[in-house]
Amino acid sequence: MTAGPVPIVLVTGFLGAGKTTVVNHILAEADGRRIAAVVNDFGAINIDAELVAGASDGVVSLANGCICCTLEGDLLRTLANLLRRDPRPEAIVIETSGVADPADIVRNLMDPVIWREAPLETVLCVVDATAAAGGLEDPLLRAQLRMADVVALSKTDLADAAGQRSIRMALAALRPAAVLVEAPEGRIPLPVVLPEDPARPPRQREAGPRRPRIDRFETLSWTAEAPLSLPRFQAAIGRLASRLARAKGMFEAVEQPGRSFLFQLAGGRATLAPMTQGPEASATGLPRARIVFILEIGRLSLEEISVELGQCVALPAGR
Ligand SMILES: Nc1nc2c(ncn2[C@@H]2O[C@H](COP(=O)(O)OP(=O)(O)OP(=O)(O)O)[C@@H](O)[C@H]2O)c(=O)[nH]1
Repeated sequence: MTAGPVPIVLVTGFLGAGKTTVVNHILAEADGRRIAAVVNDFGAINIDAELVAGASDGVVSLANGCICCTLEGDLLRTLANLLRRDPRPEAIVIETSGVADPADIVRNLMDPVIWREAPLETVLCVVDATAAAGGLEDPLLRAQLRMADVVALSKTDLADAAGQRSIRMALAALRPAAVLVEAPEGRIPLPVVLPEDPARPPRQREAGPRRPRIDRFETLSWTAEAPLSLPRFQAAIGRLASRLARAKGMFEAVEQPGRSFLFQLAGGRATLAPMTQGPEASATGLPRARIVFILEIGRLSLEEISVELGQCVALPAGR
């Protein structure tokens, strides 16, 4: 059994900022270290857990709620279970959902028993470099930045130089105490988030008083037991996109049998890519199409989404 503390890295950031991409990079760079990942998706279907690959010590999925509130007990139980493993993980990475206020999670992690065994080493906030500097006014993103020791600027490959300069200046003014690093495609330097010397005492931190929760976002999940038409799906998403904060999912396509596609809508950009890994849904018992939508409460109903996406489902032959 590994003696000594197991450092925790808490990854926060706005919806679609690039948290899963960063977590995957940390796991890929683990270089033989046993790193466990805990992945929280706000929706009923945990798409992120399917997308986190390569956690040598396993991925624990916490779905259908937020570990900053409804699932806070589940997080503490999960950590206790991970710490009972033999051998223990050498580090734990926790990916929060994009709607989480990390202050509440930090407060829970400061529980004396957890803190002694698994001190919170780094709060990493991922910020989309293509977001306008004005987007940093968002109160949820502000709350996430307020807790950050490290700010990772994602999507720098997509941002122009002037935009990057202004967002860097705005971040430095908002959170001067944080280390600011670039992380294109999640490529964050590992020593910035995980110490070389695990015996180093953890930083002192303050979670501050508990703030009232404001329910601002909701999540709607849509599934189908049949493949979808690619062009119809693209057209349907085009009609829904302006009312969505985030969407992601996997589906099989009528046009390319036997192949699954990964759909992502983040920061107003939609992408659709063939999946290179993982078994077909039919082999795992998962629905053949599973999409999660996150939106400001009341912007769309599940009925509206179902009508749009229902038109994309391939009808059985002969109908
Ligand atoms: N071009 C580019 N795309 C990126 C980068 N980082 C993330 N993405 C893309 O942005 C989208 C969202 O990335 P994720 O890593 O899933 O974001 P997230 O913060 O985990 O999303 P939620 O958990 O849903 O809030 C995906 O399509 C990623 O491939 C980057 O540095 N460059």
